[in-house]
Amino acid sequence: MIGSKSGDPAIDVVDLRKTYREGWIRPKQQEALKGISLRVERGEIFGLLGGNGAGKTTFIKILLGIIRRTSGQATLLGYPAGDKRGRQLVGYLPENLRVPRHMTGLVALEYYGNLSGLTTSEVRKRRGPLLEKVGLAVRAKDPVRTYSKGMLQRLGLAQAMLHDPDIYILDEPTDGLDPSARAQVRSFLADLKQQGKTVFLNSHILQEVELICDRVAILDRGNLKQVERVENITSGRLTKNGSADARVELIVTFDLQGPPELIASVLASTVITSLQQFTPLEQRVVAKLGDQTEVDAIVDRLRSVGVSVVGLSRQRMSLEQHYLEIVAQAVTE
Ligand SMILES: Nc1ncnc2c1ncn2[C@@H]1O[C@H](COP(=O)(O)OP(=O)(O)OP(=O)(O)O)[C@@H](O)[C@H]1O
Repeated sequence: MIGSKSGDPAIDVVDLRKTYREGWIRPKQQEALKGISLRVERGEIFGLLGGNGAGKTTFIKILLGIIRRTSGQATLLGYPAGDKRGRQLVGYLPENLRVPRHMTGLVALEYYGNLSGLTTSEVRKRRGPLLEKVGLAVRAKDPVRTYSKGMLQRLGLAQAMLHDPDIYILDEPTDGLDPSARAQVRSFLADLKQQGKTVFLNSHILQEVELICDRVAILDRGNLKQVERVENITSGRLTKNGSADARVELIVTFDLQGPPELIASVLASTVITSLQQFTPLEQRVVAKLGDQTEVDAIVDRLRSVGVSVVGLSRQRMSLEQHYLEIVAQAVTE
């Protein structure tokens, strides 16, 4: 029988498809997920990235049983997606939490806590420290209608944490938060990871994802384009298509001293995977290279014609740069 065992992955999805149908007479079909397979291990902080309409919210809603999949399999902590037992182990922050506006922050937490199966007295014991943690304690007695967007988001995070779930599913967790609150959220998430919890989040703020997540998946118009460790992306140790014999991409900046025409002629005659820019005034070349042999070849050629290599540095690739490249590739495919 399917059930949650500690060895089960946090999320396991195989060939997941979702087609929305709109209208009765001539139904219009929208394929939101086109066969996604993805596994998230327990204890990971995992980011799902993708542009507007990529299918991120659809994916989350299927996992939580809010909507039905068209085909494929999806389990959450070993339970089929939507199963009540799995759902109780999830802390969910929806994209737009709709809190009844007349409630105060304190009452709203009772309401959400009761929905998660906690008694009112359990909620009352837990909510004080949580409201402190999210920085909402001073406004806890005010009605929610007087809250700013960031305060609502803080309340949303508190309700997701209330029942001490095993997995957190967070749709844009730092949306609407000011820079110090964002830093606080990053530190909560790091604490959760320390406690062995799993965090699965959606975000458009890639600088933040880069700081928070262990691995990311890139979705593009319903297709899964890549699943990779953030560290591999940012250190440039990325292997294309994940295959073992794939070339490693390095982005290298050369600071040179010599006549610009000479430098230009060397660059023109050297095999470079992709020359990103040559700034004659600064005598700086930024190139994307296949491996160290290509770096050595360029240095040798430059040195042989009397150009000095005064600086050589390997650039980190930002997650944002990488994401934009993957999405741009997908458009041309
Ligand atoms: N209820 C619905 N009926 C019909 N189509 C829908 C419905 N919900 C979503 N879609 C479509 O499915 C696709 C995926 O939408 P989804 O909301 O999952 O994207 P998303 O990645 O979360 O986008 P965003 O970043 O803009 O929130 C889009 O083309 C969207 O128009």
